[in-house]
Amino acid sequence: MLRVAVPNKGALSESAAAVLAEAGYRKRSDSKDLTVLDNANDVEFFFLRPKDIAIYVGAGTLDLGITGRDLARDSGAEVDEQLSMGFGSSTFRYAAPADSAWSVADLAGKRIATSYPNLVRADLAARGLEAEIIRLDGAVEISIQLGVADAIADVVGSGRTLRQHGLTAFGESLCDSEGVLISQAGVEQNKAARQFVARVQGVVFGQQYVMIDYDCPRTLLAEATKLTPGLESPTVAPMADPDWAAVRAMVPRKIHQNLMDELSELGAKAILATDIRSCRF
Ligand SMILES: Nc1ncnc2c1ncn2[C@@H]1O[C@H](COP(=O)(O)OP(=O)(O)OP(=O)(O)O)[C@@H](O)[C@H]1O
Ligand SMILES: O=P(O)(O)OC[C@H]1O[C@H](OP(=O)(O)OP(=O)(O)O)[C@H](O)[C@@H]1O
Ligand SMILES: [Mg+2]
Repeated sequence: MLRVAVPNKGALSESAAAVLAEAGYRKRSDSKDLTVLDNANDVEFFFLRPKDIAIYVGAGTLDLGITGRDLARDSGAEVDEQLSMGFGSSTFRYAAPADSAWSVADLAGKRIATSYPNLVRADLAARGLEAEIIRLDGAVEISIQLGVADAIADVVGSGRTLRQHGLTAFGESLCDSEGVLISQAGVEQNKAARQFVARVQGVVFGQQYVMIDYDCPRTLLAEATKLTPGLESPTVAPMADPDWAAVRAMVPRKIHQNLMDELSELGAKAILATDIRSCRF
């Protein structure tokens, strides 16, 4: 039976659960459950702290796991990324009080509070800087105001938490992160694991696209299909009226409204967008 780790709480847990449910796997019925046995799919799910997931997967105790790239890197576990999950994207930045106008070199000799000590240690070492790392579990943004640190290194999503605490990020991102599906490094995936990855990928990929259908005068087909080239090539089917064709193509969700405007301007009719719940390629 395939053994898969899923975040039990925090920023990644809801999105991870939603993707797995859409992929047809059994949901947990209680948010306190630590395991779910999905006999129908021959998978056992383990609900673990996102920070610990790469450790289990890196050790080979569990076959696959969903976690954040930043957490996996900080854990030092040896894992491979099988798939980006399409949620939980963040950067990992140094930050200090907005009036300090620091650059990374100013961190030398300072106290830096963080929940990701290994990520920070590695970055400082690569820059040849020495600083004191204050390891905190969370709510790191408040540590400067409480006097235990001079700067922080933390996850930045919208940037709202930094702003709320009068902090400004500086320097490059130490890690551009997102939710990822990981496996033990260098281990070839068996059939069950490959099937799991393909199913999840089908949902994640489906969420990033929509299916566009429209009716198009044949005289405009070349121009219209340039706008909607599809992944391989758009499907063009004859209609009862020989002057018209029906076109179907996948387009990136982010730009589908713009494309629909453009198709409409061009002269296409009955332009429809539909969600793709899952796919395989
Ligand atoms: N505001 C956010 N926007 C985007 N991604 C985020 C955000 N906060 C955390 N993450 C991502 O979620 C993962 C960390 O999850 P989370 O913060 O839930 O873990 P935790 O801090 O260990 O748990 P908790 O916050 O429940 O104590 C990291 O990969 C991080 O990049
Ligand atoms: O840029 P923002 O969108 O404001 O998000 C960033 C904040 O979100 C996370 O905190 P979380 O809610 O996980 O709490 P924690 O600090 O206790 O981990 C992260 O550690 C930052 O504090
Ligand atoms: Mg957190």
